[in-house]
Amino acid sequence: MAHRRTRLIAALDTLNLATAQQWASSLEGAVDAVKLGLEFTYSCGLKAVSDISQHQKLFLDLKLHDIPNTVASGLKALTPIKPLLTTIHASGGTEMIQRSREVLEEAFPNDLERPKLLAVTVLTSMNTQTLAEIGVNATPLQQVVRLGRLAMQAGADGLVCSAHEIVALRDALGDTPELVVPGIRPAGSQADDQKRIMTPRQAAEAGADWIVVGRPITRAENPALAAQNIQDELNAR
Ligand SMILES: O=C(O)c1cc(=O)[nH]c(=O)n1[C@@H]1O[C@H](COP(=O)(O)O)[C@@H](O)[C@H]1O
Repeated sequence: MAHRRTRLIAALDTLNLATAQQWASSLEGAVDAVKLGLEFTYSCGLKAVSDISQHQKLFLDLKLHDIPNTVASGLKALTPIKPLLTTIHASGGTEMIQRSREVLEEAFPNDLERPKLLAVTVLTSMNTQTLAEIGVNATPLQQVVRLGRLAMQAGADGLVCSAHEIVALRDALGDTPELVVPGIRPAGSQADDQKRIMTPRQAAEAGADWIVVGRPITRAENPALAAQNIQDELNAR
């Protein structure tokens, strides 16, 4: 496995504007990007998202999943925020992903400025049982590789997956997909609602481009120190 630098994204999951601003400023320099998702965006609005992105690289994680026209239009509305990374659900299918890519290409003629389109494969809170509940009779590994292949063929730049699937995705799809990996838990921290977890170091060794860490950082007494400890773990390998 080629040695790649694995970068750290802190998920700033809160409904509270002041809390997110405080985390964002205290984490400047300690993380490579911040992620704002459904709870912050619905609660505080896109202007607040945009303000935080003035100071930090932004992963705007809204996991769009709807008919192709609605997802493409929704993404178009988000383009003024110019995130570095943004998410749709791979299970929306080929046309939804193709239309998403097209809309981003139209909005960003300079490809270097175009937000990278990430397709979420199987949520890290799911396992074989919860996939069966929704009628998917496959293991998470099988389903991630299946959706990952579909999404990359349709025009995604990368995939969101758990660390357990990185090696299989690299075998199937090579180095091209940008692999963004949540479900990360430093040794000794609680899993919460995550089911497919690994430590920062294990995810880095498997070949993650980015790891996404929320509560192990934001719940810490000193979030910047928690982030720095994770960076040290990533750099120590
Ligand atoms: O797209 C994501 O970022 C994502 C996908 C996934 O499969 N699992 C997952 O946990 N996430 C996000 O990653 C973050 C993980 O947070 P913690 O479990 O607190 O580390 C949350 O903001 C989730 O929304």
